[in-house]
Order: sequence, then structure tokens, then C-alpha cells
Amino acid sequence: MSEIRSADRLVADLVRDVPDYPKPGVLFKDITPLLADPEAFGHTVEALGAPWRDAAPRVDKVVGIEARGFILAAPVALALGAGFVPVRKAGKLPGPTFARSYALEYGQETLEVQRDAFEPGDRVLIVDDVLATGGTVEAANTLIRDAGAEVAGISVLLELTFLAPRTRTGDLTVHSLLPV
Ligand SMILES: O=P(O)(O)OC[C@H]1O[C@H](OP(=O)(O)OP(=O)(O)O)[C@H](O)[C@@H]1O
Ligand SMILES: Nc1ncnc2[nH]cnc12
Repeated sequence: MSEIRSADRLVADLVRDVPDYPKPGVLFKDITPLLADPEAFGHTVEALGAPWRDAAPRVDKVVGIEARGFILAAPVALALGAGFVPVRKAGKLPGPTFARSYALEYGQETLEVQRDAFEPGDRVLIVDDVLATGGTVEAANTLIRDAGAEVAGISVLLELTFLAPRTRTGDLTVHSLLPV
């Protein structure tokens, strides 16, 4: 097995399935064992950023979605030499914001971004841990456009393909490290 494939296997083995969390019927993908392993965490950050390293035009900003998305998106931003922009749950960002409400696999939420988070025309990479129904990423995409920037694409660690999230991502390029 190549070095790259064995690193992917290490990452996959450190995602823990938790049945019926946070609601009956949901198989929760717990990434905390992966985050606690520096080799697996480092490989994940490297692999999430790799498809965008030589992108033309370049990625100017990386958006992380509260809360688990922050953990992955911030180091990806640094690795790409891009700025980091937080998209947060409602009521956490000071100053004027754009807001979007949406449904996700196990609930309802509202996300916000600061109105001045981007330069006009910034190209933005969205990074998150899990792409499930795609509702979260769809809301983030809309917010980024509301704020005058353009979404270059999406990198996620896990894609729950049985929930068909790509029906919500339109023609955006999506890289998922572990489609399950
Ligand atoms: O594709 P979807 O069905 O929209 O679900 C994916 C989202 O669900 C989780 O976030 P959650 O809102 O649970 O927040 P957390 O990161 O604070 O745990 C996950 O981190 C993704 O952002
Ligand atoms: N099944 C799942 N596991 C972890 N995070 C999620 N976010 C949405 N669905 C999820």
C-alpha cells in the first residue's frame, strides 16, 4: 500500500461511528479520535488543502463553519497562505452580518457572516468536517455570495453520499477525503 493510501486508512480508522446521536436514527461521525492523533490530523489538513494549492486564480480566503469546521479550516488557511473567515451560528459575530437559516441532518440552524469579511471578488474555499444533507454548505455558499465573494469550491473530510449532498452544491467543485 502506498504512503498516501495508508495515511487515508489511518484517518478513516480514527473516525468513530456513534449510533443514535444526537437523535435516534442518526449515525454520528465522531472525528475527535482523529483530531487527537497528530499524524492523522496533519494528513487531513494537508489533504483538504492539496487540490487548491496551485489553483488559478488562487484561493484568497478559507471559510470555516462553526464549530467543527473551524478546527480543520484554520490550519488549511495557513497551509494555503490564505485568510481565515468564520461563518458562525447566530448571535456570535459583532457588527453587521448576513444571516441564513437552513435544515441539517438532525436539526435547524442559522448561520451568519460579517458583511465586511471579504474583499470584492475574493475567491473562497469552504472547509468542513462532514457533508451530510448539504444544507450547511448551501447556506454558507449563499452567505459568501451575499457578502460579495465567489466560492471556488468545497473541501470536506467526510461525505455521507447516501444523503445525496451534491444535489445542494450545484456546479461547485467538491473534494471529499472519505466518501462513505
Ligand atoms: O450537511 P448537513 O446536513 O448540513 O450537516 C453538516 C454539518 O453538521 C455538522 O455541524 P453542526 O451544526 O452539528 O455543528 P457543530 O460543528 O457545532 O457540531 C457538521 O460539522 C457540518 O457543518
Ligand atoms: N451523521 C453526522 N455525523 C457527524 N456530523 C454530522 N453533521 C450532520 N450529520 C452528521
